[in-house]
Amino acid sequence: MNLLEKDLVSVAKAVNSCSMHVVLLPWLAFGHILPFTELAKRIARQGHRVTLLSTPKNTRRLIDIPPDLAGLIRVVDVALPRVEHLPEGAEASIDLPSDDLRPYLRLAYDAAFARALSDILRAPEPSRPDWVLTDYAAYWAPVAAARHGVPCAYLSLYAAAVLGFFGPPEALMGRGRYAKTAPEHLTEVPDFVPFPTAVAYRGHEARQMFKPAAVPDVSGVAELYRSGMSIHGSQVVGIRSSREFEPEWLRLLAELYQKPVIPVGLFPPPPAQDVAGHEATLRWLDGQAPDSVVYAAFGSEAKLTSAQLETIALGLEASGLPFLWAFRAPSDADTGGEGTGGLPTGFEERVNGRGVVCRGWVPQVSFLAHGSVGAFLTHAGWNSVTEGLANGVKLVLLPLMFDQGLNARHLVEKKMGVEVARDDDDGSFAPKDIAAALRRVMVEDDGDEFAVKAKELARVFGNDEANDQCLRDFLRYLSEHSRGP
Ligand SMILES: O=c1ccn([C@@H]2O[C@H](COP(=O)(O)OP(=O)(O)O[C@H]3O[C@H](CO)[C@@H](O)[C@H](O)[C@H]3O)[C@@H](O)[C@H]2O)c(=O)[nH]1
Repeated sequence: MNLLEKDLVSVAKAVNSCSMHVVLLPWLAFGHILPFTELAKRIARQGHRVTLLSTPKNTRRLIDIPPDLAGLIRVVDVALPRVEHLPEGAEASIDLPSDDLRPYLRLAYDAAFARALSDILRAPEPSRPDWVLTDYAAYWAPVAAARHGVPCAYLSLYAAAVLGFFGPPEALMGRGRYAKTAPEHLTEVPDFVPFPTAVAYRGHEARQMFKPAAVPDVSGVAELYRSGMSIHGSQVVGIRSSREFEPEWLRLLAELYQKPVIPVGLFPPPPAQDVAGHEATLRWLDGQAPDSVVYAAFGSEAKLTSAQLETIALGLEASGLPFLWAFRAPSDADTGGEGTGGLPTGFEERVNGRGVVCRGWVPQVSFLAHGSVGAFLTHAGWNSVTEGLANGVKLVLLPLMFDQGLNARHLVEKKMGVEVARDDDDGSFAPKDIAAALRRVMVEDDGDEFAVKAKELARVFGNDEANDQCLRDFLRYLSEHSRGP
């Protein structure tokens, strides 16, 4: 018995024998590891054992298991192999200087994590898992699990509307009449959607998604194909969503997939316990009027250019509103581009007192939960949206990549946010567009329409009991369909 197996056995003995053992397999991106970790804690609080796989560096910087759950959650650190062209020390997409390098990270992930999962699946009773819960990237997980008689569930960190738009799993794998093989397939609502909706990509977003890759996909398996394979091979699909938010899309997904589709709740994380280094910012927020501040942040994956960041800076300035900006350096800063560092000359002096620019990682949820923050200028990454909704702030949407355009259309359709106006051809936006969208929700909010809606949404999406009930329903399904003894 190796060390890992011994550990798993001791964890297993420590807990109730009726509980399940669930293996969680997040992709190597902050926006995936963070929600999977939150889910691990919530599953453990329901009395189940969890094995969460990540890499040593990601565990150190992101995964914080409270002592009361340490006996139920086992974090397994999987070292990535050396892969040519993968920068030294890169263990998540945030570490890659360019998106073109993602295939190298996928290649390393596939090699190391498929082997680690096999080791875990081979563990003797009582450590053998009852379920594998996989993210989109581990397309090999359902087959590996089935080989050991263990069922696999797909956990979608995307909303049901996003998956629904892409159609059945075969379409994600590039097969059948709904396969999206050209930009124009992304700009129209597909005819299998039986209700009116505006959920579709814009032309500039679709063209960006079909931009030829600068390097071939050395991992051999594209991102959409991975999702399709993972969904196809899974017995059940859990969605980070709720029935209140998108019942119509959840129903459609169950039809498209011909398998159970269960919302697992939005599971918004609580504010950080440790805000060391951010005390001054929190004090500044304490001094602002309730609901008056715009919090601006664009997640961990999108790499904005210095020109885009300058436009955002000028937009925040032109809005005349107090703001707090989680600023990440521009993608062209160290590549010999015309980069200015992303901030216009004299910007910080001009907005001094009214605006705060935070560099580096910030405790986003603690900021969103602060009573002074009234709006969130966001790229519409699904974590950020759920955190904003749960904390009752108004959403101003500036989508940049992936699911974000669809999220933005969906939220606007449900009157849960306002999208920044863009040039339809190239997707560019001007400072006045940012300022106008911010002022629309913060200053020109007739009858407090957006404010009232935001608080109402917080009662639904921030309701821990409702979120946990969704998770319990999902876990009950897993428990009733667990592998036999
Ligand atoms: O300084 C920071 C920056 C981010 N975060 C957190 O990091 C997460 C970021 O997630 P998200 O807002 O979803 O953005 P991305 O990291 O860009 O997320 C990726 O993953 C999401 C879930 O699959 C997708 O919806 C996005 O489109 C994709 O870019 C959130 O929990 C934030 O609270 C911090 O705590 N501090």
